[in-house]
Amino acid sequence: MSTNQDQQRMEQLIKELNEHNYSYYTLDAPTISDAEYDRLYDELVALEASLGNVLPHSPTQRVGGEMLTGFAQHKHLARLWSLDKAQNLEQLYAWEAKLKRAIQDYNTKNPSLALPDPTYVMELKFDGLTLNLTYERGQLVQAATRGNGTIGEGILAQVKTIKSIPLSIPFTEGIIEVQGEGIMTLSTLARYNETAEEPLKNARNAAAGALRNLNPSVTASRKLDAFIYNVGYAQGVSFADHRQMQQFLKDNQFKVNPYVIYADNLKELESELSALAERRNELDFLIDGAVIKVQDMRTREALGYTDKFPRWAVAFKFEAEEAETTLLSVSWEVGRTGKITPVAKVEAVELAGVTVQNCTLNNMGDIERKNLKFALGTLVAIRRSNDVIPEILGKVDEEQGEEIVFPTLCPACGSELEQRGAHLFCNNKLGCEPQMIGRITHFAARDAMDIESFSVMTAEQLYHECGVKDPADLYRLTFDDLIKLERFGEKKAQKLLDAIEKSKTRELASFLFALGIPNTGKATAKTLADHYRSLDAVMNATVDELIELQDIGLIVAESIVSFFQDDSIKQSISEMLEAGVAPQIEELPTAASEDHPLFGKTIVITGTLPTLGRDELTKKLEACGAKVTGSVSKKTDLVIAGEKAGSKLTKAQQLGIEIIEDEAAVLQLLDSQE
Ligand SMILES: NC(=O)c1ccc[n+]([C@@H]2O[C@H](COP(=O)([O-])OP(=O)(O)OC[C@H]3O[C@@H](n4cnc5c(N)ncnc54)[C@H](O)[C@@H]3O)[C@@H](O)[C@H]2O)c1
Ligand SMILES: [Zn+2]
Repeated sequence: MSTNQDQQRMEQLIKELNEHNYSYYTLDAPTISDAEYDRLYDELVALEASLGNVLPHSPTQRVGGEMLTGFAQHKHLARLWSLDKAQNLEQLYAWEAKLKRAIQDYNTKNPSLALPDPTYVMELKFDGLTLNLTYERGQLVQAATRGNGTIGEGILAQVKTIKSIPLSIPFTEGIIEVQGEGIMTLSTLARYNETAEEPLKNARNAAAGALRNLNPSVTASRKLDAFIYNVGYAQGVSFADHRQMQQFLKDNQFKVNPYVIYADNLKELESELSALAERRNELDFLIDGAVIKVQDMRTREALGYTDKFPRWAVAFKFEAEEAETTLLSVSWEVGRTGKITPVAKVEAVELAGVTVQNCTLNNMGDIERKNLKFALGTLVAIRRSNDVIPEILGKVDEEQGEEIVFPTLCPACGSELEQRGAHLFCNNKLGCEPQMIGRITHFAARDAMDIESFSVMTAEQLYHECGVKDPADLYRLTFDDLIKLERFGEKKAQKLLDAIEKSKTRELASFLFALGIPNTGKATAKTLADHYRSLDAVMNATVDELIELQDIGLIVAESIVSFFQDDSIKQSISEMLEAGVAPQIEELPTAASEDHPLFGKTIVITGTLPTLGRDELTKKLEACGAKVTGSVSKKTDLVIAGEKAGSKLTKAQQLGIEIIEDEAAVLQLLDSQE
């Protein structure tokens, strides 16, 4: 290539990579795999080196991406960095050679302060969202994303939903900032997806998206976790080496992952690295490699940082799990909401210890973008990145195959499809089998009506044999209907009937979620139930009213209103009510245990707590047998004070009443009931 072409390619790569950074860091919705990204990135690094020219807007010169508006900005007390990377042992040793040269240079210039030969520590490289936590005199006062390394997004309320992050720590001498990774475990993701409106494909994006959601209750619903691995800024404490820093983290009750390996040289780590690569799929969280760091802190300080990463650490990235196979067919599946998704069948192939036969293709746009429109019967590359289902990367060679034909009619019911964005939809809600079966299955799911032992298979059987086409039909089933079914004995039939009967008194929030209102997940259903406290009221809510509620925007509000205007929905609901379905307003459990420490206590809540809403907290306290009152008096046993607590707090202090200002402590107290 001529220099001119190189120059053009370089600019092209910068443009592309910056777009990918935006999708990945800002939107938490990458459109290419990490390995594809890394390939482009490496190409850019090589070009910049060969041209001896680095443009100022190059992604190689900066950390992270643009920040979202809506969050307060937090200036990190010490900068946060990206990591240099090695993809194989050769690159790892090349990194070490650089490191040793830098140490030598330093020692020549500072003979009296000579640095020791490097020894290493190896940790997991968690694939989640970087968190920077600020503790002031022992209290968690801020939590932020990495952002551009200097300034991040303040996400304190979101981070406080992570139960393993301490809200206060024993170290109270000064200000510290610690870094870790917010993650979603794979088992939590799987459980979440069982009933999710929109299943999440990848735990990294699920965690990042949840933490950067303006609504902390959405974050809470994802049940995130975090591993802490670094003290970035410390006042009043210092460490000689990594071991001491780790000990400090543990002493302060941070969740430190037990996988930490100390080694005198890289050779010792070689077998660890290959063992880890083998084992990575057994972990319950995503990692994309290991991080190797120099143990000695003085060496870290002396060597410092490039524009982008520390010179004393390197990420060892695992080899991609890729394979080649033949694309056999693409089928189009209809989801509960009518969305049509392409699913690719490939010739069975081993990939990272599992046999792969199905791959995702996401949507029509994805097929076009990957140049797969004419790929049937040809060889394609597939990869298991950190996603649940492997994806097709593209064709292996230029060979033309058969065309993947985009459907115009629903593959299930034959209705005309409608294109919305990159997706196709079947609008035949009441006559399209997979949609109906999907709706019934969703209705019965655990987080919805919780009809025990109900599965997709049950829904299919009932649909075909008993004419159950709508959730309301479930409430018409009789023992005689069920006993006729294959694999149904008396016991099983009765059990299902009992479970259906029991579902009649589910709480309103679960019932609303069960209905499958578009764009309305569990959290929104709960908001509706808590606010309106009756089904009728929710059904009659107007858009203007709804958008006043926390976290309900115009799209969701309109979805809700038009859902309840639909005659078939109204019909279905009225049939259910007639059959005895009576959604409950979350009542307080009648028998609170007298052993509970809060039983019989008179409590006042003042100010705002980070995640617990006042209504919610009141309910929880009352459920423990406490009485929640509005004003502080001598009869008050306890005051729970959040931010902006005013005169009530002062009064409580004057009267010497016990005060709790820490949400974690409140939660702990509530929890002591089990
Ligand atoms: N698919 C895409 O479109 C896309 C776009 C941009 C970036 N990416 C991916 O992100 C990578 C680069 O991003 P980056 O700069 O965010 O991350 P990085 O790979 O440079 O690693 C730095 C991060 O590693 C994390 N980390 C996890 N465990 C750690 C530990 N034990 N010690 C220290 N740090 C630890 C930290 O959060 C730190 O911020 C790329 O290589 C690519 O794989 C993908
Ligand atoms: Zn259809």
